[in-house]
Amino acid sequence: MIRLDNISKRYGGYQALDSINLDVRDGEFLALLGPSGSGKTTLLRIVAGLAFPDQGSVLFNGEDVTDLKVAERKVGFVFQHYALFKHMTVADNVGFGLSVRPRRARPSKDAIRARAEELLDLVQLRGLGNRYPAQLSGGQRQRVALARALAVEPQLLLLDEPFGALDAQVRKELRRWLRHLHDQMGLTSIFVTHDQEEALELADRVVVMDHGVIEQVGTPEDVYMAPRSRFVSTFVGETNSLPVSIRGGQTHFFDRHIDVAAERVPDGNARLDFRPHDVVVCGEQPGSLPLLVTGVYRRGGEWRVEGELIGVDRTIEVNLDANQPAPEVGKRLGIKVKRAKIFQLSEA
Ligand SMILES: Nc1ncnc2c1ncn2[C@@H]1O[C@H](COP(=O)(O)OP(=O)(O)OP(=O)(O)O)[C@@H](O)[C@H]1O
Repeated sequence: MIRLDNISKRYGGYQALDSINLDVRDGEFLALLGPSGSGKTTLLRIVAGLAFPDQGSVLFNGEDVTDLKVAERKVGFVFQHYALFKHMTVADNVGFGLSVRPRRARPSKDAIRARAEELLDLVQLRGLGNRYPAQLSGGQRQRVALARALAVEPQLLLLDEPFGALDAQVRKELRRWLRHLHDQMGLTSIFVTHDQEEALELADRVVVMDHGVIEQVGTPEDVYMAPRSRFVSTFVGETNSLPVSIRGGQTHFFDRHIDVAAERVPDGNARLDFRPHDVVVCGEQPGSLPLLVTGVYRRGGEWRVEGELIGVDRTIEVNLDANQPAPEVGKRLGIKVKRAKIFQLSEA
């Protein structure tokens, strides 16, 4: 449905986006995920028609819309700071996009009011049309903003951290509800977030960005389980990262051999990345990492264990089954890495 073809954008000397290529499928819920300043908002604004690329084109259903302005693109958007109009009632806010249409395309006042009521129903705010934004909670306001975005029947819904300012519980509820709404209405949506949990939970596909480039595009499962770069591995999900050297398909951490196969990795320095839950505890046997426990916390059904790798100045965090007794602080454990990614740094 949407094709971004070789999009670049500079601000002064700063390359905010660098040759971005991306296809968004009809009906897809896509997350743009990356740290602050990675270019997510800039890319979303270019899709919306609120900003224009220096190079490259934006296609909607095969049609070049690169130079079309926002009003000509049939997109709805919800931004964290795109506040509601304070002096307008909730219903007038929702109907705003329809009421500013040119006279010929503008529905009657009654029809706009009826549409606003329908949308308020949809976002579960029935009966609140006569209130003013100040009389609503933060979560309710964001739902009004969403209803306002949907009023113009957009082909495409763009959301920039729409729930960023809300507390964790409300945020979680609203995002699930948003996903449901997206499916129910058959929308295509692009969602900007720097919260990886949000991206992994909501999206059909996640676009991981850093420094104006796309690092990886894939399903949540892909980017979590098969990160293509060290950046993705450390940014998406929690990761322990240790400096290792590879010799003849064997992995060495300082002078210790550890039991992680590296058959296809050339000799040289590398990083060994593994998730806190991808370990098992064993005795301090050859091939394991010797760990001195420095902290233990409960996290749902698991113990989060922090520890120092003995003999080297490195700490790691691992998850252990909380059905087992918690390891004591000061105890030594052997840690076997069950699953890891090795990223080559330099050849020997
Ligand atoms: N109008 C502008 N003028 C100058 N620089 C800008 C402008 N808009 C964005 N930038 C710069 O471009 C880079 C990308 O910004 P962008 O807002 O797209 O990042 P982001 O990934 O959305 O970050 P955040 O999560 O903090 O919103 C940043 O370094 C930012 O300072």
